[in-house]
Amino acid sequence: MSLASYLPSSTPRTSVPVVDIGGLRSPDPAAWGPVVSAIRDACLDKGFFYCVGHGVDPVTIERLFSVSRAFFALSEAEKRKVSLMRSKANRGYEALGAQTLEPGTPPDRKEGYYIGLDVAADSDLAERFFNTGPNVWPEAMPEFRLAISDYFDRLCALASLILEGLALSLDLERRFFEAFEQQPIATLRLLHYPPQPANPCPGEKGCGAHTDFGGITILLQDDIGGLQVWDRDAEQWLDAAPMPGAFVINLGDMMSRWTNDRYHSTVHRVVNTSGQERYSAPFFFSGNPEHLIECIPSCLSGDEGPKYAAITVDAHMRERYALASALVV
Ligand SMILES: O=C(O)CCC(=O)C(=O)O
Ligand SMILES: [Fe+2]
Repeated sequence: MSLASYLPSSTPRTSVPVVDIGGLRSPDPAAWGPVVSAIRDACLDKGFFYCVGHGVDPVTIERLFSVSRAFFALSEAEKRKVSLMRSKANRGYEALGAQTLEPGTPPDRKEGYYIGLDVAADSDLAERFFNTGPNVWPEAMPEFRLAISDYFDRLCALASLILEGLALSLDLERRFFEAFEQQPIATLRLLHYPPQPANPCPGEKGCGAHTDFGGITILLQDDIGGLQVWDRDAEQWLDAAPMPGAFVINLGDMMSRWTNDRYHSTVHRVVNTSGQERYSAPFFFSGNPEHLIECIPSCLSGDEGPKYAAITVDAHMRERYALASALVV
């Protein structure tokens, strides 16, 4: 069946839907159906959904927040010892205001820490591919490395399960994304948003409006709030309020490219006006750098042609990063 025959709901959603993905773990394919159609509905609409039934236990999540808070509480001098600027693979600490995700606005009011798949610096892969190389770790915090590595592995497994749901939602074989998942470019980014000052610069945000570049994003947010998703039908921002125990899943540009824009990579941003510190951790899964992103035939109807040329993951990621940095003013 062509995906074109699945129409987006005629009543656009005014909130981010909740999808319980637990059924995908059942050996009985009958249990997959409701999950798959809920994923499809969400992806045809904004490409955003809350994910519950994900199987990542609360202790693992709390440990992640705990080491993240402890890291950002270190002195600026200590944090700069693991600066991103020293890494060829985009790993380590990014200082407050170092990124501007929305062109023409003041720098984002957040600081971050980037972790990826650990690849030896002298390996051929690190030489050839984007964002590929060794992680860096704060020396004074051995528990940081343990907690983060454990969380990273669990999220790779969760990404794989969600990709299976996505494949089924596109009328593809469940393991369609298997080759894409191998040796992935995957980035876990710890984020800390200090409260916005009483008189912020005009347009200042925690994180400027943007779409994500990669395949899928699995976002963990604390209970402070501030994430907003653009509703292109109503032309207004929707709050994606924190939901205890749920991840927020969203599709990146690679997925809209892969599906000829049937599935959406939607603009979102963070505005932290709570007066409190906010912590979050987006995990960006972008897949194997050599994998080819090529229009999925079931996403074409009639004589429709692909809108985008086939491109490797590596080339797509380089292109999106270059575009984003060229736009930064
Ligand atoms: O912190 C958040 O809730 C979202 C961050 C985000 O959208 C990003 O880093 O791409
Ligand atoms: Fe994002």
